[in-house]
Amino acid sequence: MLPTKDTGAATELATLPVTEPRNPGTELDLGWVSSARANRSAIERRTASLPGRRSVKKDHQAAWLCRAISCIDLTTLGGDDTEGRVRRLCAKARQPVRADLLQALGMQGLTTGAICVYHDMVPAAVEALEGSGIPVAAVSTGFPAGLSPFHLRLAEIGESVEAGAAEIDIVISRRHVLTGNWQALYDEMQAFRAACGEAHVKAILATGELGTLQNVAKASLVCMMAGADFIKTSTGKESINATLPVSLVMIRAIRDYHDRTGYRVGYKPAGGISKAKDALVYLSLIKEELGDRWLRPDLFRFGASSLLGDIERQLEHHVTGAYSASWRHAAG
Ligand SMILES: O=C[C@H](O)COP(=O)(O)O
Repeated sequence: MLPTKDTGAATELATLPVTEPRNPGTELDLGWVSSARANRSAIERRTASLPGRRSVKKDHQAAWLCRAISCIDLTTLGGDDTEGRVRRLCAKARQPVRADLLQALGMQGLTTGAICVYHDMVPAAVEALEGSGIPVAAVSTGFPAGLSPFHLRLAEIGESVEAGAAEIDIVISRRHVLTGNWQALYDEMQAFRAACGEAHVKAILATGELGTLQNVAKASLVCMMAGADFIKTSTGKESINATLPVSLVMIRAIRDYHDRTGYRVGYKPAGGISKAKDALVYLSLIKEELGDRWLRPDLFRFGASSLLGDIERQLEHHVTGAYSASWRHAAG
């Protein structure tokens, strides 16, 4: 559970320097992969208890909601995206909450963790965010299905990096997981990581298409062994996107990887997270399973297109006592 008193952890902003060494990956350890287990009933029991528990209130809740904002990859991934829409979203990333509310909360300078767009929108986003320090993430490698020719998937990464994307969200080939071809998954992920160069790489597992939680655990490990900086649940386009059981499995794989290698890999639940109260549940899960170090934008992100709007409504209510209509928070 999140602390009901704000110990300062929640209000500290995302401006701290990132000192975490990048995960260089390891050899593919098939013994480790085959030993990965996921007990669905135990996992579901654990996660079912989370939303009902007493949540943080008032000032502490506002502080944790601001923390959640600092960890949002504010996303637009529509076929109808335009540069104008991306510029509006970037303005929202720079100032995610009304200035008077931020001032009342003592949170001036708060920004989202990143902006996440398709490749074609990267130049507009980079330009709109210039000087802000907010990174642009590009979805890549034939997102969302990941079924374009392999050389084109690698070229796509290179072009997005060239255009200024500092983070690349790749999609894995689900068939490698479904057929248990861990070597192929490892090789693919390693090639994607190499193509990213200095840009950080998030591996989207598309967990809703992997069949079992055990497959999710194994795919998480293989992607980390191949050098993923983050593992991410979903594209937002699968019929099942981020869930708490899948999150628990991935978070525990991250913990296991850290215990064995000393490297911290980030976690990004994405798709369908649109309510402030759900964001708080995710933050508590991270805190309980991985600890405070992971509650910073260099190790935790929400992939979300509409979560910010609900958080802003809650913060407005906290400061003014009144709720605004949701249409007033259309961007994000
Ligand atoms: O990676 C981010 C997701 O595509 C966003 O999904 P969402 O629109 O359900 O929030």
